Amino acid sequence: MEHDSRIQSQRARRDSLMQRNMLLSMRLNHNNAGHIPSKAKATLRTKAPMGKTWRATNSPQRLMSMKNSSQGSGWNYQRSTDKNSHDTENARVLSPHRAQHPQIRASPKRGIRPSLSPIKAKSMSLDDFDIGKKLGKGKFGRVYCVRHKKTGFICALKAMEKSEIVHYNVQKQIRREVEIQSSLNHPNLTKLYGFFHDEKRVYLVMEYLINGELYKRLKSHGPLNDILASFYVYQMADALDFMHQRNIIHRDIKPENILIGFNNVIKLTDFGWSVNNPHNVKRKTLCGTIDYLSPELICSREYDDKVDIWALGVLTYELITNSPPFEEDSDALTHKRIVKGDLRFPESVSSDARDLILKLLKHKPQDRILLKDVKKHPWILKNRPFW
Ligand SMILES: Nc1ncnc2c1ncn2[C@@H]1O[C@H](COP(=O)(O)OP(=O)(O)OP(=O)(O)O)[C@@H](O)[C@H]1O
Repeated sequence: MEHDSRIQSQRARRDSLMQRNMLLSMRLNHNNAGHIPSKAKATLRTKAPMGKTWRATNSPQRLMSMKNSSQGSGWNYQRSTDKNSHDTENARVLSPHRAQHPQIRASPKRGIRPSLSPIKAKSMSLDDFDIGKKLGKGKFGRVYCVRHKKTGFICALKAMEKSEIVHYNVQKQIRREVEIQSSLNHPNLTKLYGFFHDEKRVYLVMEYLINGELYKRLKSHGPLNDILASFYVYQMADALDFMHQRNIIHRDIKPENILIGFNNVIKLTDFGWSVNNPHNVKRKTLCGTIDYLSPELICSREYDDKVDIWALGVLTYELITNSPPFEEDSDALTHKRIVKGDLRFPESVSSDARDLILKLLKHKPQDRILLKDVKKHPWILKNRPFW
């Protein structure tokens, strides 16, 4: 219990910047701090939000037009025609069977191409699932392990309260999460099979990852040895390479957003801050998590997909030492160390791991190692036979 609450308070420090800004902007705009969840309040008390305030432009009605977002785009969803389904107004969900039929559905050249052709697209409602144990709680709802009654397929169901989504003005993020996550098919990216909604909630039907969050594993078991860490880094490099080739930047890599499945297969999740950048324009939105921010993000310079490569460097360091490299008591000190490139290694870090981290954490984005070269780095190649 005590262990869990310690993890929770450590996590709060690492909330994504836009989550913090979102909460602050809500407080300023609505003068309504009473509605801020206690965990978020703690974050606001201890941490001054930085950078631009995130402003949501979506109206509450827009949330429900999320269901129309794919219309005319070639997305192969079906509208629910089940008149007996009382709790589902509208459902368009990809069949979980798609998991067994991997298809690459995004164009490397032109970003997301939402010409999805699921093997079996079908309407769904909550009635289609047996609800199992609660897997966790997020900002806007809960995640359950569920079983699709008809097929026996086990998946994770994220149930988000519509009132919370509207209250926090995060329609845009949820919509982006749905669009990007369902368009990507890679063994190290958590699959989103589809979504539906009823009067009160929006439900995301996702691939179930049996061993939960990498962050919790690190906090309960301590740092990873080089064999396991290199396996994880390889998988993340491959997933990011896949996303970047499709012009998608994740922008919030951290152990909290990585889930562990069978045989130490890990999957990146939480695409709420991802962006599809088909014309490779430089981005300016400040987002990410304090410890994982690159110098160009901190200095509010334009940036590109190299911010994910920096974050992979921070992740590699955290996996083998159990702390991010620039962690300090205050955000200002952390920022200072990031910008100065003040990187220190404990004795325990092997020279090969050190070499890779130094190549990932290059100050200038263009000097950072390419993801394809990460996969061939000596640290990876030496450990690979033991995976
Ligand atoms: N696909 C999944 N398979 C297994 N467990 C999951 C899955 N998705 C989420 N979980 C568990 O549920 C918890 C809550 O997930 P959720 O994504 O709602 O919260 P979160 O990570 O705080 O994200 P957000 O910041 O978007 O609310 C996670 O910490 C994880 O343990």
